[in-house]
Amino acid sequence: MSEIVLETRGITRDYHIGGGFFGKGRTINALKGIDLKVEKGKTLAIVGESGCGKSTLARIMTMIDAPTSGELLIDGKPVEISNKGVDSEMRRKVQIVFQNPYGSLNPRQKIGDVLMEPLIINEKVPVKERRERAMEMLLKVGLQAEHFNRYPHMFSGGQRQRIAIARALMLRPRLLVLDEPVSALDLSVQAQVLNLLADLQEEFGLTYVFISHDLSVVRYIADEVMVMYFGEAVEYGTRDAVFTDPQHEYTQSLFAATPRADVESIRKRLAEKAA
Ligand SMILES: Nc1ncnc2c1ncn2[C@@H]1O[C@H](COP(=O)(O)OP(=O)(O)OP(=O)(O)O)[C@@H](O)[C@H]1O
Repeated sequence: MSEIVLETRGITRDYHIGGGFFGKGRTINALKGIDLKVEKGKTLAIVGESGCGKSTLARIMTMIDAPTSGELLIDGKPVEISNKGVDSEMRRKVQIVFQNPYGSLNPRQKIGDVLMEPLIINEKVPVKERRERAMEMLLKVGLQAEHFNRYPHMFSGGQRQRIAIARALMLRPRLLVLDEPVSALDLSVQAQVLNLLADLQEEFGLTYVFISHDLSVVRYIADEVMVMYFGEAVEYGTRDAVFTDPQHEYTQSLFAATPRADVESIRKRLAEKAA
């Protein structure tokens, strides 16, 4: 029987902008009813251009932000946000890796400490075990024992992304949200990090939500694909179905490697239709 790790039911997120005390302002419907399910050990790729709502959805999945309406379920359990925030057990099940790990690594913190930190904050793990688990994870992501006492600036972009992945895995999550994790890397390094992600998924039975604008990466890594467009899922299905027989005009233009100008004109026409 399939095990659903992540599910969203009719998630919406509105942002109210502008408008002072008496002003009316404006509402942006950043997400308009997103339904999705991801099975254990599978990868859902979310594709779409800037502003379509990918990051908003990532923030909701990682419980950094709350939806305006709809429900998020992790391992079949609805996520509840109380006055104290989200239950810590629930929160640790989902971890995120960003495009630019350098921004989230403290330049004065040695890599060993970066990896041990989640264990100090979230678990009362004895020092010896903390070190062992951090060292083990360092090796798992393809780095070496001598890297334990080095600082972030001493690593390449690809190595830093390995460190960010290792840190995300320290609390043994069920789900990783990978937000453009290889977009800032050189092509050859991209392939190495994607292979690492595939190996870790296999070894730990991890479930991935992989946000990307790069279709060749998506074709390589995804089991299922969702294409987002102005806050809506306009396409959602298996990778092969979406790539070989896209249904929505926007996806068709995106996948057909249509010249950018044509994609723009289709985009404009659809926006006019929606208005
Ligand atoms: N905090 C906010 N306040 C107001 N509007 C917001 C806020 N965050 C996002 N938006 C708007 O919501 C929409 C979706 O934004 P979001 O950042 O989720 O898109 P995205 O697809 O992730 O884009 P990018 O790839 O550029 O990050 C956009 O119109 C954006 O301007």
